[in-house]
Amino acid sequence: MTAPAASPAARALPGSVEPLRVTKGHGTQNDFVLLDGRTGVALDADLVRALADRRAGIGGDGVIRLVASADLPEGAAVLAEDPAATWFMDYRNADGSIAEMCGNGVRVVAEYARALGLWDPAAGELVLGTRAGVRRVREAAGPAGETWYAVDMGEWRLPGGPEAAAAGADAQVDVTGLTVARPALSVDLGNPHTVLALADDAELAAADLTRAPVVDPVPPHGTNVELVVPLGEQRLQDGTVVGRVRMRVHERGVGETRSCGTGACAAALAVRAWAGPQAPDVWLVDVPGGTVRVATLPDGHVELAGPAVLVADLDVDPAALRG
Ligand SMILES: N[C@@H](CCC[C@H](N)C(=O)O)C(=O)O
Repeated sequence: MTAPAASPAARALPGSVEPLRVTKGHGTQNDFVLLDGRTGVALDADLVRALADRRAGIGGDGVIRLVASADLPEGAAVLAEDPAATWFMDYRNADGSIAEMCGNGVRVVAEYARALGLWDPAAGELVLGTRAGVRRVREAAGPAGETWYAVDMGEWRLPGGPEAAAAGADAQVDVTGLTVARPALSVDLGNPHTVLALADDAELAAADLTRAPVVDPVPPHGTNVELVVPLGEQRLQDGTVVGRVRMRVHERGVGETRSCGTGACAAALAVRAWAGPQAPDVWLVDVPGGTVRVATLPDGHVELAGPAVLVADLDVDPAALRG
């Protein structure tokens, strides 16, 4: 990984004093506006909301600044955890709020760091700081041999403890469009998730996620809510038996998105907990924007793998954006 250094100057737009160079990318259609922190760009909630605006801005579920860990107060903790974590994913939700982690975002940042010449997968893992701690990314093959990235998402936790694991639930979630509130399981991936199982695709389609699901008890810092339909087990061509889950998600600070990486991990972990000790260790999670792979690792960590795509580099006129 290349060490942080001064950035190249951005090109000027006609009539604009300081153009802002951004990149648009997505992971299974969970989309982000990416900024190169070497330009010295500062993020505030207004700028995040303006960039994420799908009509007056660039549009995205989140805004991510790739910044030197040494330049952020939160960077000290990740550098103490691993001095190789010289780069940090400064992630913000579309509403301007700060979130601890973004699984799809980590993969898209890996592709961005690679495009900027800051990371060469042949030289080893990308060691990335996040507000949930250090995350390690490696290049991995997708189902058709395409380039995917696999992220060690670290330790996960059921905040409700063994009682919740045994009961399969520690909360109730009321979703508009569904007739009754459902039992749900809280799962912590560095950021909070609440997972509820639905009977079938018809129920999944009936859920109206234009309104935030009502979670009881209300988690202290809010939560992301995953609606899942367990699809059973499947034998892949190589003989591996995997579990399969279909999921929709309502993200804290965003609304319904077409994918959520930490949410896919939470969904797979919840379904695995409900299925019992014979459940597979590898899960394919189908989301509206594609499919990601979730695997529990022997060291108690969970791994998320999936694609990452950069679609455009853009020069934004900050005056027009704020206007
Ligand atoms: N889309 C992300 C999660 C982003 C943060 C989330 N909305 C939160 O507030 O916790 C992912 O891919 O994990």
